[in-house]
Amino acid sequence: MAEVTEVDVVVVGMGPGGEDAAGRLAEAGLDVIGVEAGLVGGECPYYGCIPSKMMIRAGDALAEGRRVNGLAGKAEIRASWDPVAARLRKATADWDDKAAADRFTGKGGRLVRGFGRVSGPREVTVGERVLRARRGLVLNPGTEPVVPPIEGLEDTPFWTNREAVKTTRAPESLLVLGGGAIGVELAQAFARFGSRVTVLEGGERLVSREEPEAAELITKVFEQEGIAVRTGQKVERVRYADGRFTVEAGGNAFEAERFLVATGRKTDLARLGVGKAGLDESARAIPVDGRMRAADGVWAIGDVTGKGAFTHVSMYQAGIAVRDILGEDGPPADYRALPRVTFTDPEVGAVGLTEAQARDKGLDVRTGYTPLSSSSRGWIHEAEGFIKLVAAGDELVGATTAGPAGGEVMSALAVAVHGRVPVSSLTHMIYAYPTFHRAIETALADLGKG
Ligand SMILES: Cc1cc2nc3c(=O)[nH]c(=O)nc-3n(C[C@H](O)[C@H](O)[C@H](O)COP(=O)(O)OP(=O)(O)OC[C@H]3O[C@@H](n4cnc5c(N)ncnc54)[C@H](O)[C@@H]3O)c2cc1C
Ligand SMILES: NC(=O)c1ccc[n+]([C@@H]2O[C@H](COP(=O)([O-])OP(=O)(O)OC[C@H]3O[C@@H](n4cnc5c(N)ncnc54)[C@H](O)[C@@H]3O)[C@@H](O)[C@H]2O)c1
Repeated sequence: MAEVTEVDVVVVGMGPGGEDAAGRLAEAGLDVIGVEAGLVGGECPYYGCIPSKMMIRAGDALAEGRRVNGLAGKAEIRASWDPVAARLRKATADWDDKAAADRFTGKGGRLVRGFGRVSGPREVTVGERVLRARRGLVLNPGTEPVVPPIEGLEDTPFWTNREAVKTTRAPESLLVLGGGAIGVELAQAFARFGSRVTVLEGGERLVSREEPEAAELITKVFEQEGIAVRTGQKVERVRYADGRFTVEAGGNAFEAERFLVATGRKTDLARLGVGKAGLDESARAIPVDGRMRAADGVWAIGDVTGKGAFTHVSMYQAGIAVRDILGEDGPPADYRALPRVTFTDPEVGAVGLTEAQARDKGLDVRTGYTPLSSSSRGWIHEAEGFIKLVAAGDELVGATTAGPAGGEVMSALAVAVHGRVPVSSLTHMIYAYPTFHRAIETALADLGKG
């Protein structure tokens, strides 16, 4: 006989959003079970944001050190991956989630380890255990790396982000398949530690979700740093022999010690069993309304909702779902000012719509653009980058800020998009001199010409 446990809420998947929602609901006095098949905290702290940004921080320190030459004297930099690997091991507690699990149970929640399958409208089964939720289920299963069906690939020891962040040394050479956020961030981080890196992108450009100017900039900087970028690549075959990968694409053969596959993410809704809750198991995402409701007594949050695979989206949605479950008021989800940052150097911050997305929506679009080099701070820093604004009427609907601390510069424009600050008002603001964000004023002047 299966063991049946009744609670208020069952949270399936304890990624950033799930962990946050489960903890907050437990703190509010609800009887909550969190179900986790892997590590409490999900991809972000163990295999995603945090480890990758620690690698990038270390690589950036090397690059900044090398900039001493020509700016401030002579620096000889000897890169070593050892401190990076040690810091990563420490940050992840050697990929152990005890602290996160204790944090959750300390809030009054109960943790059930194992893979949860939805087995009824408000029911989840984990192994032999049936969990019934009076108020409902919160689904936060996240995503897994996509592994494209390329001949030979499955039989090789290729990396996804999960193996890449666990490496104890930077490989001598690295092929990166996919020039999206993961591909470009990790490509540059490893290259700065001396790996000879080639990025193979299937599409026409890198970071295709962002403005084409961002792709041009990253490609140019990568080539300056010795990272080869090959776009329009269709990989036909992968082989691994004598410690080396050979990747065949369009008549060329690329060779390297390591092969990182970073070609997007997927979620398996059939395995999760969402059909039992009345949801489409063949879909790529779980559609949700503004309160994160997917069906009666079912909320979904995080990557699985398809609203942006970012930790801040997962956490934002968790807050909304928690409010709805607790019967509290609050505004519905609004992704108009969705911010994102690609942590390359130069860093690419972006908010809202790209120019192409705004045009696709039929908006009457104007754009403003300025290279960072024409600003005083950009010139002082010899910085690569730009600011691009996308406006419709007297409202900014999107912006991209590429350059040193591009993600931080973006925050000013995120406030403008979120708060619908009129362009005419932004134009008459005082921008501190000489800052990177002062280039916003120049981009606004360019917008005014359009
Ligand atoms: C290399 C990399 C770098 C990234 N960098 C950034 C960044 O800088 N900034 C940013 O905002 N985002 C970044 N992301 C994205 C970010 O990691 C995700 O958006 C974030 O983790 C939110 O995902 P989630 O809440 O949907 O769940 P996830 O983090 O994917 O967690 C889902 C959890 O659910 C568990 N699970 C799944 N199914 C079940 C089941 N049926 N039963 C029990 N448990 C289950 C999984 O084991 C997992 O622990 C990065 C991702 C990667 C891979
Ligand atoms: N800084 C950040 O916030 C950050 C960093 C990393 C990841 N993430 C999140 O994680 C998600 C997943 O990242 P990702 O980089 O894996 O996915 P992605 O969808 O951003 O990029 C995947 C890239 O791989 C290419 N591709 C797909 N199949 C291919 C093939 N067979 N051959 C060659 N190229 C192929 C695509 O054209 C695309 O450019 C991102 O979309 C983002 O939401 C965020």
